[in-house]
Amino acid sequence: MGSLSPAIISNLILPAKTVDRTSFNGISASVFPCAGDRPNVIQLSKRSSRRCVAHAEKSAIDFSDPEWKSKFEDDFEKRFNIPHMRDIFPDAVSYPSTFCLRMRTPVSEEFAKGYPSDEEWHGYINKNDRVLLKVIRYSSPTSAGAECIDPDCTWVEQWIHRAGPREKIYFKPEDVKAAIITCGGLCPGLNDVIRQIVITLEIYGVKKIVGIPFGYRGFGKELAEIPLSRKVVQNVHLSGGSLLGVSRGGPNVSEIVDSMQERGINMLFVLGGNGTHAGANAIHNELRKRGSKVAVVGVPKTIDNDILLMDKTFGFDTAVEEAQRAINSAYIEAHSAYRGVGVVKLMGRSSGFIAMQAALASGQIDICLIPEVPFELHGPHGVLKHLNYLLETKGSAVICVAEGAGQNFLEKTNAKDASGNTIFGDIGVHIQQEIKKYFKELGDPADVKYIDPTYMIRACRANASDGILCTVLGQNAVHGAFAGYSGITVGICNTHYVYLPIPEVISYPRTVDPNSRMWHRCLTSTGQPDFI
Ligand SMILES: Nc1ncnc2c1ncn2[C@@H]1O[C@H](COP(=O)(O)OP(=O)(O)O)[C@@H](O)[C@H]1O
Ligand SMILES: O=P(O)(O)OC[C@H]1O[C@](O)(COP(=O)(O)O)[C@@H](O)[C@@H]1O
Ligand SMILES: [Mg+2]
Repeated sequence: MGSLSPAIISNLILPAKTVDRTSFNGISASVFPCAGDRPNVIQLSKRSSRRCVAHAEKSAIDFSDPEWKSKFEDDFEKRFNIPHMRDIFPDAVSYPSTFCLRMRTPVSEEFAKGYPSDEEWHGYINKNDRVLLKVIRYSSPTSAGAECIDPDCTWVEQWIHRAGPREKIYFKPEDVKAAIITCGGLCPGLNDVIRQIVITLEIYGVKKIVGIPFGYRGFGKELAEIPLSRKVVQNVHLSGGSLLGVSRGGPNVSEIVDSMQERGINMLFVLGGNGTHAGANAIHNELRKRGSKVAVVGVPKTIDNDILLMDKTFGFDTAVEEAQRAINSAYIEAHSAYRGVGVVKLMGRSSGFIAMQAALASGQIDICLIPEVPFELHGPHGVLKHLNYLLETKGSAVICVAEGAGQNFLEKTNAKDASGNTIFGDIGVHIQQEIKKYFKELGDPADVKYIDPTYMIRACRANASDGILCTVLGQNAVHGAFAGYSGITVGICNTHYVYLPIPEVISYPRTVDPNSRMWHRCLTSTGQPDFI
């Protein structure tokens, strides 16, 4: 069997042989994209019985082959192999790790007497250690949220690489010039990750550490590097933002790599989301093409939580926590007004994770609207009709809407930001206006208050759980680079820390699966019906 495409493996799903674009189990399908970590899927919509099933590339896996499962597992192993320096430099020399927690004296002193090491210390990860990607064994493809490979939902093992320090390293610390860069929008925890990368590099013995200012733009000629050390970063995590600054857009990959080579950078730590990681992978490939022994390691930063395969990305927990303040204010405003309606818009360009989790956490949301679940505002099943019911029965209501939801109601401008992301219209303002209009026309106006806390949330410092996540991710990024890996990113998967090849986590944005238990829990909590 040839190599399976990323679209099929790891995520997909259900009876390829029995599913077509128009029906599944007799339920007619309306074709719009849906579902968690699943591309090419069909959403089967039936009031109160919403299902998502896959429209996989049906011909790619031959389930009549008795060997399909082992072939699948082998193929998965290959896809999730993490690129190593030895792949292109078979003669690359390794050294005993300078990272050893039994050393009492700082290892950043000169290495004239050789590298300190302690063979008795069992703190290293073996390169063959693996973490299981999927941990639920579904007994039926109809189980809620089931992610199946074949029609019988057979148990298939999908193993990924465990992160952490290796016994052998592929860089001499005194030869390393490490650079850190933060790209895209702000996200709580950036400073925590920067800080931990610097601290861990110093523990290995690296002395040349710099920050590249304002994202990839900093590789342009006019911006100077920022020297970093433990002293510089010691307290940076006490405030939000990024010590280095962020930006969108910037030079092309070839110019970035030219600049890295001019500066002598041989380790690059890239903090950013999908776009940033696409850039990091392109930089990694370009460096390989040029035969450069450089490690490029990503740390996923996305407040929207839209990176594939990970339990969560840093900053997300903090965002959900901070969103509570906005929701609570909206609730109090709505509750204290005569026929009061609170509307809160939360981040999430293509993924409703923040809105969903914030709704769940607050217990104050009556209607949660996310990009993954289509809705109507008007009509017999529309949001406004339900809102009317809520005002009649409860006297007030609170709506939480993700920024990417309901874009079909807004005029498209085709405007893009410097990174090429579509600039969205403001769905919060639109909903506010439509509610006002609707109730005015009904002859019983509603008192609508709209809150958009986006930039207040993004600028926060990380909370405790994100602080821990950032710390571990930062450490693992450094361990990965020293171990000789490149073109990888770090993450948390089923509570364990892992390394993943970049292309696997950015092939499309991770979204909320409308058939997942979590979305069902959210619906249970809000009590909202389908709005179609
Ligand atoms: N496909 C791509 N290839 C190379 N660089 C990219 C790509 N997409 C975005 N970038 C660059 O990555 C940086 C961050 O991208 P952006 O989409 O703004 O944020 P995020 O990384 O959070 O998705 C920008 O400097 C942008 O120019
Ligand atoms: O106003 P900006 O800086 O362009 O950012 C807006 C975007 O930033 C985000 O918070 C996420 O940005 P990133 O993709 O860079 O992480 C989105 O939710 C939002 O659309
Ligand atoms: Mg992006």
